[in-house]
Amino acid sequence: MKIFSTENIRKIDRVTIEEEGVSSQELIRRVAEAVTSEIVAHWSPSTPVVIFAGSGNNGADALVVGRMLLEAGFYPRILLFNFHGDSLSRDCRQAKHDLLATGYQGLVEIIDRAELPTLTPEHLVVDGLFGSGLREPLEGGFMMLARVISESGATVISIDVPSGMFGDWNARVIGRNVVHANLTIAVQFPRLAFFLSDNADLVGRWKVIDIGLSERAILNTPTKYFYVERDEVSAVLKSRKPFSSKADYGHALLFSGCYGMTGAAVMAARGALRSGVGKLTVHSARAAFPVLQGQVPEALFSPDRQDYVISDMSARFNCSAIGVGPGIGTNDATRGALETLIKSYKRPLVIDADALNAIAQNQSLLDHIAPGSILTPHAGEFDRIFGAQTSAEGRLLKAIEVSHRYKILIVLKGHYTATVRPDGKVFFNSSGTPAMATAGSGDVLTGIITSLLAQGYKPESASVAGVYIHGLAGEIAADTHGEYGTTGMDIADAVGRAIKVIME
Ligand SMILES: NC(=O)C1=CN([C@@H]2O[C@H](COP(=O)(O)OP(=O)(O)OC[C@H]3O[C@@H](n4cnc5c(N)ncnc54)[C@H](OP(=O)(O)O)[C@@H]3O)[C@@H](O)[C@H]2O)[C@H](O)CC1
Ligand SMILES: [K+]
Repeated sequence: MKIFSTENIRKIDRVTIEEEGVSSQELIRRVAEAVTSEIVAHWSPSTPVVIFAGSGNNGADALVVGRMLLEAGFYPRILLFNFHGDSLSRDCRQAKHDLLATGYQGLVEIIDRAELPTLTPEHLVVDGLFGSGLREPLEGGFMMLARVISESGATVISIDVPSGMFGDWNARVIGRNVVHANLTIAVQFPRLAFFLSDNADLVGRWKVIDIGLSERAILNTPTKYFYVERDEVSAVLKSRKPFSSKADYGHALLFSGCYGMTGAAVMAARGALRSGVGKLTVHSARAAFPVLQGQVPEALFSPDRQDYVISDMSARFNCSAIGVGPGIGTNDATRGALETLIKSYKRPLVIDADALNAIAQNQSLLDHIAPGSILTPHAGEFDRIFGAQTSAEGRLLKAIEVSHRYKILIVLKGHYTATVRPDGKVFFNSSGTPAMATAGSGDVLTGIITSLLAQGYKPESASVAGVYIHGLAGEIAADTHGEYGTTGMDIADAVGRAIKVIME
């Protein structure tokens, strides 16, 4: 699914109204209907509801919600901000007119001074103050109102975006001055801001409502941001050919594990095998031999000269992709071997965990990484390489910059893992569960991406599809083992089932 900028949403909105003959009032009605259904489905008419309506079309949405709630037997209190008595947009004016035409007596129109109702945790607030028309961060009375709403303990449903938050970038916004929603109901598209952890407390849970904006305009409007769902991944994954052998599905090589961290190699190997690679070799410290051969008998074992660490990454066989990092440790000999690998290997590598930490200690290696390589850092690993970031927004912008500069893909792991490509495109992942916040989970991802790369998938699709598969495997594992009980190995073992579900 495309994630559009606020500016492009306005354009798509305009095309829909001008070319498809749908009126803006009809679009507002569709928004209001979806918001009202949500309320009617979860709250009873006796709930004390307070609706805050601004002077633009976000306010128009809110006023129509008010009218529809009245029809459903609720009796909401509605506050409309209409400074000087003449600031309403055309559609907001119409919505006010239609509301008053029902005989409703509860409208409080705020023309100069605001008398705000007392809000309690029992209240349900509908926040229709500001949507995509927000010009500046909130100040003065609106800033105070946002704080009052957020601090009241009331349940808040925000229409389109939480008021005071921009849909795109929010570096200038202070979270405390934004309405904190429990649920944000976005019009037609999710917003970039929803995917950045900085805004998690503002957006709350979110849903998208389809109001039928022009499909042609959606298709023809370019964007750099995407939300990856199952359909997009199933379109990428190829079915296996009937007359094929393991030779058709690549040979992956993992440099992984050392004494004390052999499990990382096991999980990466399991992830690779469960995602369809034809052949897998794991090069690891000699001491890893019994564990790897016992736990992953399908993989070939390539022993290092050293017993406890990897000291040599020159073994290449005829491998079609290499993944490096899980459980390799930070030993000097291993770091030296990694430097040689990075400087000599001309095809895309998958680089994770301690391999990322080694790059953090020798940043000149970034100039040598083969174009198309995939780095899979979590926020801490990313910051160690590219500098400390104070916000998720800053980190994403930095990732976009360095991905372009070094021609590498960055899989920034988090709640919505973001895959950033050198062309500036960013893919936010939709699958996953907090159950995956467990040791070994990242090793499995490295295995999956390396496996897909070895099978001939381009780095762009291996990374995005790999992240989705990994998240879905986590969900499947958590179905059985629960949020607390899911282990890295459970995730690895669910990878095959995840791919099956995607391809069905
Ligand atoms: N996406 C769609 O296709 C549809 C969206 N809908 C809804 O419409 C809003 C956007 O409506 P719009 O009228 O463009 O803008 P807003 O309602 O968000 O706000 C505009 C008013 O707010 C004033 N404003 C802006 N910033 C500030 C500020 N920092 N402090 C005080 N006041 C501010 C602004 O004042 P101006 O001086 O700039 O005029 C306006 O009065 C969208 O979010 C959806 O909810 C439709 O319902 C259907 C189609
Ligand atoms: K809003």
